[in-house]
Amino acid sequence: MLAAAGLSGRLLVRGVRTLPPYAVSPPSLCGVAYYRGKQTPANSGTLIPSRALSGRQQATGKLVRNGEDKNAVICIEGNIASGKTTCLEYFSNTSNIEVLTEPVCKWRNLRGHNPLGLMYQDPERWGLTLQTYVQLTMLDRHLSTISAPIRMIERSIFSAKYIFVESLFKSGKMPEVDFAVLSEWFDWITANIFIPVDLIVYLQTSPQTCHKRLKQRSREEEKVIPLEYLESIHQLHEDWLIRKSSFPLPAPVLVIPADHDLQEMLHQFEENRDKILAASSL
Ligand SMILES: Nc1ncnc2c1ncn2[C@@H]1O[C@H](COP(=O)(O)OP(=O)(O)O)[C@@H](O)[C@H]1O
Ligand SMILES: O=c1ccn([C@H]2C[C@H](O)[C@@H](COP(=O)(O)O)O2)c(=O)[nH]1
Repeated sequence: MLAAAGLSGRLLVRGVRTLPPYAVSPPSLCGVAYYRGKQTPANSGTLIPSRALSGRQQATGKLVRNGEDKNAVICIEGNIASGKTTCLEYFSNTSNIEVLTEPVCKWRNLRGHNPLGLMYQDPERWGLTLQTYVQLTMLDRHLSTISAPIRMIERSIFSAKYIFVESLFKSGKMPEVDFAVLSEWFDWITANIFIPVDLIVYLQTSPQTCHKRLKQRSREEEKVIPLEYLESIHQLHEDWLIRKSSFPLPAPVLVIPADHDLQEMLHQFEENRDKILAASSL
């Protein structure tokens, strides 16, 4: 199954629909990581069975990337258009940090199909399709080979499940059987593959701020998003990362209020630099 999903050769397991005009986006920035302004290919590494690894999450018996457990992993979480990409861009010039943006361009152009656009047009039909692909591409973000000691990822395989799959299901837009399939996949992945996270940075915004920024960004697929959707995504983030009442946290959470204007946000990122980089010494 994993081979079919595009990870073949990397796991050493010992243990035609008419598309809307915006259907295909340029794949220009897909599959790349940024390391001090340079682009490096983000390849999946080799997975081997773990020995007894210390700290972080329990890894014994899980597949681990060859030589992994050395990188510190920081995930930038937040609502849609909260400023995550802007944050990653800011830190992309820092030596030692390799940033991996969310592979949205892949979600907009999968062999000429646009699973993101399809999902927004008809979530009941295409939610499973999109989220299956999101899960695969986010797993790749966690496992890809990087050269820097710190990996900074936009979102995570965890928020894909705990926020977006959960939202589709809870709102009645995902059939129970689709939710069950995605949940089985997620449970298998997290039970069998070591996915370390050292710090979550939560860019906390009001849904109204995101709505404003979303409209300003004007991504074609997202024009159908109402404020109510951003409110529900906000509540799911708050339950997970602030109230800690919904799903397990893979790492401690650093909250950065992010309703401020751009200049103030850049200042906030700088102010929090040491706390963020401290993840590498955990
Ligand atoms: N602090 C800010 N104030 C105003 N606009 C912002 C701010 N941060 C980001 N933006 C703009 O808002 C939009 C969404 O930001 P982006 O970083 O792409 O968010 P995300 O990656 O979370 O979706 C972009 O058009 C970006 O230029
Ligand atoms: O699991 C996921 C993750 C993201 N999405 C959607 C939400 C947005 O429309 C885009 C990502 O945008 P950001 O601007 O980076 O927040 O993808 C999803 O549906 N499912």
